Amino acid sequence: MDRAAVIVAIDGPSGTGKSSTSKAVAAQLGLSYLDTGAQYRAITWWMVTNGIDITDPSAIAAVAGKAEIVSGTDPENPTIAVDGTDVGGPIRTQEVTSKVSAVSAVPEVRALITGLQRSIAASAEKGIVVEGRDIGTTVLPDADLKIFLTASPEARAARRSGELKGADVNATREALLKRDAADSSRKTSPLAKADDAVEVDTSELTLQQVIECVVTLVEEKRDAK
Ligand SMILES: Nc1ncnc2c1ncn2[C@@H]1O[C@H](COP(=O)(O)OP(=O)(O)OP(=O)(O)O)[C@@H](O)[C@H]1O
Ligand SMILES: Nc1ccn([C@H]2C[C@H](O)[C@@H](COP(=O)(O)O)O2)c(=O)n1
Repeated sequence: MDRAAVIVAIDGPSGTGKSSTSKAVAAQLGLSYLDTGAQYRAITWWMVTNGIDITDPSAIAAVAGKAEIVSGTDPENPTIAVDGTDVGGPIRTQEVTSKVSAVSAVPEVRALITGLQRSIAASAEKGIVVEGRDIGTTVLPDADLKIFLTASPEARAARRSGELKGADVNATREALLKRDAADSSRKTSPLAKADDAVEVDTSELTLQQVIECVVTLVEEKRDAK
């Protein structure tokens, strides 16, 4: 018997494990996967590449519709392209990371990307795990399951510094907190936990434990549908 499609929203601050957890859960359960942070990074990359003044929200708003962003939703091989160019590497540079909060705070950018996210979720036949900052609150408020991942700034900085090989942990921690503060304080659709989200503090959990916890929660929801 075919199982009903299940929609899972996973939100939380930077470095809490959203991408690693979401990809693994989607792969294990045969669901699609959408990294919405990659979409905001892709439009930021386009703005930078096209010389748009990212300190000017009206300049960003005026051209936001020109970038064609395409997300591949296979959890084993998620992809992101802008105007036909694979930008999976370039969107992870320090320059894009430092500018993405400003670009993603512009309401016109959020309206365009939110529309894209909803249409991708609606066309996922078996269901989808969508990760970001405002998925449970704004993009998919009717999601079957909402998870809000947290972790201490120290745990998150240690994880990121490990990834960035030799990066200073204190500087990494400050950069993470600065981006969280910008993402949480913007007017339109800030980073926030939905009232009906399950909060999971991952500070003391291994990635495998977090994955198992979320898989169990999804299976319970799916069985109840
Ligand atoms: N529970 C965990 N224990 C240890 N390391 C973890 C855990 N969860 C994730 N990690 C590691 O932490 C790093 C950040 O994880 P990930 O990219 O999934 O976080 P994120 O919330 O998606 O971050 P961002 O929002 O900045 O993209 C990765 O190197 C990942 O392997
Ligand atoms: N739903 C989302 C997802 C991401 N953003 C913005 C804010 C983040 O700092 C940035 C990059 O996300 P990451 O790749 O670190 O997950 O994108 C957002 O505003 N809303």
